[in-house]
Amino acid sequence: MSLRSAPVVEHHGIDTGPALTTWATLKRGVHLSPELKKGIWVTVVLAVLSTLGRVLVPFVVQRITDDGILAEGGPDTGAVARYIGIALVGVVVTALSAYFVNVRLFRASENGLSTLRIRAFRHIHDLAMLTQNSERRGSLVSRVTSDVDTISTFVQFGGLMLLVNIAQISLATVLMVIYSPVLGLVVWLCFVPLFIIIRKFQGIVGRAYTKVRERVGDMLGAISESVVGAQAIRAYGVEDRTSVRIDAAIEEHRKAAIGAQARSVIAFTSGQLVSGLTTGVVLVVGTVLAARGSLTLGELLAFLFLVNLFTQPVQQATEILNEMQNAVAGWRRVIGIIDTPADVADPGDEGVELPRGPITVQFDGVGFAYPGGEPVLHDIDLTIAPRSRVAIVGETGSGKSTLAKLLTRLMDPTTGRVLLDGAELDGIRFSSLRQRVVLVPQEGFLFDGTLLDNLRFGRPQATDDDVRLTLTELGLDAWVATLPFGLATDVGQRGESLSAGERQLVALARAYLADPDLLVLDEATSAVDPGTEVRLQRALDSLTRGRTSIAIAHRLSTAQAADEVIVVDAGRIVERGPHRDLVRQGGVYSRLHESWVAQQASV
Ligand SMILES: Nc1ncnc2c1ncn2[C@@H]1O[C@H](COP(=O)(O)OP(=O)(O)OP(=O)(O)O)[C@@H](O)[C@H]1O
Repeated sequence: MSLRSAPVVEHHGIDTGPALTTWATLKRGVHLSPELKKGIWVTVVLAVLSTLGRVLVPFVVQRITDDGILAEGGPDTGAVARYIGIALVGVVVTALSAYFVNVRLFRASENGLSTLRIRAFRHIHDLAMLTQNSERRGSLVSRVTSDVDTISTFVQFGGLMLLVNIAQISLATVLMVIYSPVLGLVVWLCFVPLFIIIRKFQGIVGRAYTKVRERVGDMLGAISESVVGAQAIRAYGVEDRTSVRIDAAIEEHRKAAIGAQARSVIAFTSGQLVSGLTTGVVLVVGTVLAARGSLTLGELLAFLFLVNLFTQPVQQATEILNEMQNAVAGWRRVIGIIDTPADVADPGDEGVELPRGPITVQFDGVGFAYPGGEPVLHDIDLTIAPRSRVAIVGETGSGKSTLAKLLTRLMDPTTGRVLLDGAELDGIRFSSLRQRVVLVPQEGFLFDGTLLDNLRFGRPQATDDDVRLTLTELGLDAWVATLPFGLATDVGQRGESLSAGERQLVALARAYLADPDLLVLDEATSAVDPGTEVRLQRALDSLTRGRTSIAIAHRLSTAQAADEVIVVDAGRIVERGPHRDLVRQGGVYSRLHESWVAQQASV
């Protein structure tokens, strides 16, 4: 088994989103994207200006009717023209303000959400491998992509519109009361039930959208797993089973999305219904008031415009509040990532820098259990002298890879300490640790690019000559010469254009270029052709010379060549010593040795 990260107990790891209230989520969200707040007051002023233009219309209509058309002594065209002029200016100011409001909002939201994406993405990288597994990765991607998108829709249109709408509702209320307190009261009485419904529905809609966001994550998780594992799926002919899983995830998402939409439509439709009814009631009561002479025709007309000015933002607000719940659900998930503590924290500047030179390794009462699982390592006490070549062997599942993960600080031990040159591992600065300790995993990850680019991952500042020298010293120059374009050969995605053995050669050369003082090697189990095997052995020899090296050995030759063999069984060190002594002892190692020999004989 390689240094894998799955399967991890499902409930460990990333938060599904903190249990923050809507308001707290919005506050935290804005705090995480400070660009959303930048210059907001200018935007608010412009937004109010754009609303004022709208409020001007009922006023102008009333004045044109009462002072212009119905003026004492016949229609007053001068007054009409004057008011039309005012309306025109109002319309132009409104349009210009609305334009600037939109541009500013787009800019602020795109800037703010890019910051949020980058922050969340960086944090995903900082999360220990324990928090991730292949399925959860898809869901993580959904958090930095589609969850952030839902926030952007709300931030671009909703957030500010909500403020503007509240301002418009307040302004319309004041004007209505000025024109006719009775009618103003009628309008508010009609709307009270709607406000109660909206408030109640906020929680329901919020929960429904949270479910949608989770389903989107599940769906992307299932899809990404099947894309990454496409080869294995085809090889085992399990396309049907995979499709069933994806179909089920899509179906779950469909149901959740329809459920959420249906609930939000209820709130919106209630708004429309109440608006229509209110206009009707105002018309009836207003006509009675006008007939009694307590309201002019112009005032009634203006009032009807004001009702519209009141109902329209209320309706829009119900829609925006739904959108807000959707955004809050997304925000919670992104905040969930950011708030997930990195299991393995970099001590940063507080940490120590390891001096150069071969490293002494020490395990001091180390125990480890994967989250939610039984302990897999028990009380490991071990000292490895500098410059020694150690091979760790043991049955599959005995805990070898776990030891290597602890040694390279991919995880921290549950109990005990790991020390390098006497310094506790968790007190060593990451930059120093990653420079001094290099892990060569079973399947070295190759990036899409040339062989040269991939080798340079070991030491980014290495020159072409450094890389060539490395290849010569490892005896790999002849192999590179056989490649179609030598060092410029493209390795393909994940190195698919190279064979498994060749990928191992690249991983070794990369480690050599990095020039570590402690090398941790998770030997590949895959068999390679004899030619590559010889190359691998030679390269390994040069790579481990003069440094402390710990290899998780799957090959007899590696164990034979080691200064010392450490045998792990069920999470404990049961034997240690040179290969020859252990074979003679007749314990766990000698049985393992017998099976290796038998295996070799059968090949
Ligand atoms: N990410 C993980 N989550 C939960 N349990 C794990 C995880 N990785 C390993 N384990 C468990 O820890 C134990 C030790 O695993 P480890 O990978 O260290 O064994 P190993 O000796 O390296 O095996 P192999 O030779 O097959 O690579 C096993 O029982 C395994 O099931």
